[in-house]
Amino acid sequence: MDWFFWVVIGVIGVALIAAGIIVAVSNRRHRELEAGRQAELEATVAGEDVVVAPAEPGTEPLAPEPEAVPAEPAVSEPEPVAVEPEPAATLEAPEAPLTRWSRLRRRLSGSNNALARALADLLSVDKIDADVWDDFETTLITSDLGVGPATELTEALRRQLAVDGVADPAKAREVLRAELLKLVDPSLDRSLNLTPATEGDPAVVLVVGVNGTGKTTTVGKLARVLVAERKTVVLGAADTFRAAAAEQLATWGERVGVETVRSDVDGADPASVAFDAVAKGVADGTDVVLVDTAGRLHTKTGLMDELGKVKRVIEKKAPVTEVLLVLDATTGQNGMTQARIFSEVVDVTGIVLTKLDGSAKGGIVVQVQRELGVPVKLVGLGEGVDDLAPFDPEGFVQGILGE
Ligand SMILES: Nc1nc2c(ncn2[C@@H]2O[C@H](COP(=O)(O)OP(=O)(O)OP(=O)(O)O)[C@@H](O)[C@H]2O)c(=O)[nH]1
Repeated sequence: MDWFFWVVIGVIGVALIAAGIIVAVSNRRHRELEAGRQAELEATVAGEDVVVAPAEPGTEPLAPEPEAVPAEPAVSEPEPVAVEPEPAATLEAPEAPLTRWSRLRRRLSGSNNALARALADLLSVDKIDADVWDDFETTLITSDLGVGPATELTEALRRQLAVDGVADPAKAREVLRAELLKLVDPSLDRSLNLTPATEGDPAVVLVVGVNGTGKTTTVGKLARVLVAERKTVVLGAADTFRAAAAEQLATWGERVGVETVRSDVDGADPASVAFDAVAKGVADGTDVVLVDTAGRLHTKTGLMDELGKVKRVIEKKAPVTEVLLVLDATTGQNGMTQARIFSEVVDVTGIVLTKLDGSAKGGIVVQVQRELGVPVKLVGLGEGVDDLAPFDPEGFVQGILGE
């Protein structure tokens, strides 16, 4: 039995050795895994986790470790779409007219303006002789002031400086400012006529001008001015020539909560749309109806027929109280030609000068008023929704002199 005892002891010994080896290997593997986890944790705390850090657009994460992706934030945060308010449901509150001009005045071309440059050139020479005065006058003419006003202004300045014997730049600037102001004429009534002939009727403003001058934009901006003054407004999209114009106008209206009367038919009769708009204004007891027109300059008779008919048909419902001619200040003498034609076709009562922000030729204000005998009432000084302001002569003169 001795041999049996030793076999049993041997088997138990081998089993114990094998178990010891297994435990040792398993402990080692466990320590390695622990060390790996610790390193990963430290890297994450130090902000080195490449999966968590925002990836450069268009580049793949360097080590996309699936288990290191943090918990889905989307689960606890609301969907962006769900919390966004409906834009169409929010009406805009337009800027009050009084604050517009002070904000927009600096957009006048200032020191780039031909008038400011002419004065600077004049004052930079040691001796002002006849040639210098000629140059001065020429620069004024190129600023779209018109020949008559340019000559008057040169003569006035020449006389004044001679009388005072002045070469003082500040004094010369003072004289130029005063003379320019006289030409711009602060005594003109620049308010819009929004008083209806019959009480209870709406005031009707007809907006005319060549395509692209900024008519539709002006009607939209003007609606905002009136809404800011707490007036009720209806828009008439009588520019039926360009299909997108009615859409553009309706968008302006929607933003300030104003209705637009338009036709669904392309090329519909503009007079009929204008009539419907004014009829709606009368029925609703609206304060002001603004009518946008097409004003194609195909032929003078064609234009006369079209605008004449629009006005006649409107007046079956309520008299037109204001006819605003929109002119693009950057078109210079072309704009003057358009102005002459329109004033022969329709009885213009006020001028809207658009794009003055992009023109170094503010002199057109003087020329157009003088030729048409009609005041500039509003100016456009940018493409922004509130970039239309009542015209202020003093501010305008200071602005174009770069003050
Ligand atoms: N910089 C500047 N751009 C303006 C101003 N007024 C209008 N515009 C721009 O001039 C362009 C033409 O404006 P519209 O209002 O479409 O011109 P429109 O006369 O109605 O043209 P039609 O609809 O084709 O008859 C648009 O891009 C306007 O944003 C302004 O005062 N300054």
